[in-house]
Amino acid sequence: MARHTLVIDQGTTSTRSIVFDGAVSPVATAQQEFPQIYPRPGWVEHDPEAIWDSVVATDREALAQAGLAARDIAALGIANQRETVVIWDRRTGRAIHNAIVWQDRRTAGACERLEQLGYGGLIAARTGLLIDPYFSATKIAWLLETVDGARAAAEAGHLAFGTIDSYLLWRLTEGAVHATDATNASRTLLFDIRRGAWDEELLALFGIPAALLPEVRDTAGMFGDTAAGLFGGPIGIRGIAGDQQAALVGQACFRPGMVKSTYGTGCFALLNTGRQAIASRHRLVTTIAYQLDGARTYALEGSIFVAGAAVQWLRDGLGLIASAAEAGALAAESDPGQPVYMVPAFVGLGAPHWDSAARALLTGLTRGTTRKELARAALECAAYQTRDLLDAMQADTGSGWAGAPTVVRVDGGMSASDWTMQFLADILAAPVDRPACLETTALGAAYLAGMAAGVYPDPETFAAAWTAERRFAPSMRAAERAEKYRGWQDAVARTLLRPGGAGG
Ligand SMILES: Nc1ncnc2c1ncn2[C@@H]1O[C@H](COP(=O)(O)OP(=O)(O)O)[C@@H](O)[C@H]1O
Ligand SMILES: O=P(O)(O)OC[C@H](O)CO
Repeated sequence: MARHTLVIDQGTTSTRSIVFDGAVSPVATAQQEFPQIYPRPGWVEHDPEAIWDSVVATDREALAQAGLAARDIAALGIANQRETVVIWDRRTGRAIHNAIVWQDRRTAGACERLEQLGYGGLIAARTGLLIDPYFSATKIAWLLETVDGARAAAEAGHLAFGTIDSYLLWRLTEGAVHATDATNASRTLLFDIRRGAWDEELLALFGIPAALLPEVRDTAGMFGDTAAGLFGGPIGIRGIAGDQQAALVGQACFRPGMVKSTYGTGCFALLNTGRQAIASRHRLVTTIAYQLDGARTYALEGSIFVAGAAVQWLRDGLGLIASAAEAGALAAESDPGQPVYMVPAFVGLGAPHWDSAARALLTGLTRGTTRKELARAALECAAYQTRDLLDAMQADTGSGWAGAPTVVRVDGGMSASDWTMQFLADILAAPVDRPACLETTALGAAYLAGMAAGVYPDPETFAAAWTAERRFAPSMRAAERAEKYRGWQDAVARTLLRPGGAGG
């Protein structure tokens, strides 16, 4: 009996395909980057064909590396960059425009107008989200308004909208299935996360015809079979989740109060809140963590747009370091007497500030400042931003809540930096656990698909097998922690253009 699973981890900058064995361990990995398209400042697009080509190529390569055929694969899982919008023509399968990526800020004006018209409350109550260009709805509206003939074709039922998962599912099944899962739907600004259904009133508000939308399914379950010609035989698609939710699953954060924080280009911290969709009073978002057998588990999420990207800027923008890994060694040699801060608002600030017009700031520079202090500031700002998020989570859940987070499980490229993870534990005053398997996003998608196919164990057994490679315990004195964090808050206050912030 087939016991392996195949995962597509379709991220913002690259696509990875990974084969997992029957023990949920990765055995083969293929990765391909694809072009980032920046038509104007603040705009970010992807070519859906380039994404599709990278998916097919890496799937085939991973299968070949593992020496497996389609019949050896029990299930395929998809984890994807979220919020990114594709609209395609059902008749031809071709996208009507490049995908508009989650980072794209072109709809900031539209968001500002909705905010001023007072729709923030309605949108938060239904979707758990705030009005920000980050989410899908205003991007869909922009495409319908801008691409010639799009609105008429959408109203006639000729067009389909999807986040990347949905687009890939359509392509993998050669147009047989137009569906998504509840986690991806919960990022669109169009989905009522408590009822688990598309919201008619919001569709009307954004001017989006219901005929565009995919059917919303459980996170683990039957999504259809890949077309037989693609991989030499059909493979059942059994799991789909947004990549941050997939990482929550891969980190086995199944109980309320468990939190994971992923440090890639950006940083996304998710706190499992169980069956309760907690409305944030501190500008976090409420989102669906996963939906199994129709039952929804919720999370509070803090989304930060720049974490590892600050290190990339030191490397590629300033040429101060040769590799991302060098930053930690430099930080360790920096002068502790120089309080240099970086507020990495390169594309505005996400949670909990949501100030899309703010721009990055370096504070505390003197003639004595060297690249060592700058490297330290770039790493430290990921930790300070996480503290902002966790403080907001704690304030939202209240000290009496049984599930108050006590340990943070980390993953993503930047979590490889021991220096940064130690500083994170110090600033959070909480232990930070780094798992043995750092491919948590793919692991989560593999687990969901394999569980649905009946080849992987139940969640309790999977959670019991989760192991930390290393625990970072806080060791900084309380007074030093408080002083450093005050310095950060001061630097943020200087960066914000709209303190208390309106979205958009
Ligand atoms: N040793 C390291 N120290 C600090 N940052 C790192 C290190 N290794 C990788 N990074 C950062 O991690 C990011 C890549 O992580 P990854 O999880 O692959 O991101 P994504 O999925 O968003 O593309 C880059 O921004 C890089 O600067
Ligand atoms: O593709 P990543 O890993 O940068 O994740 C992007 C997030 O899903 C955006 O919400």
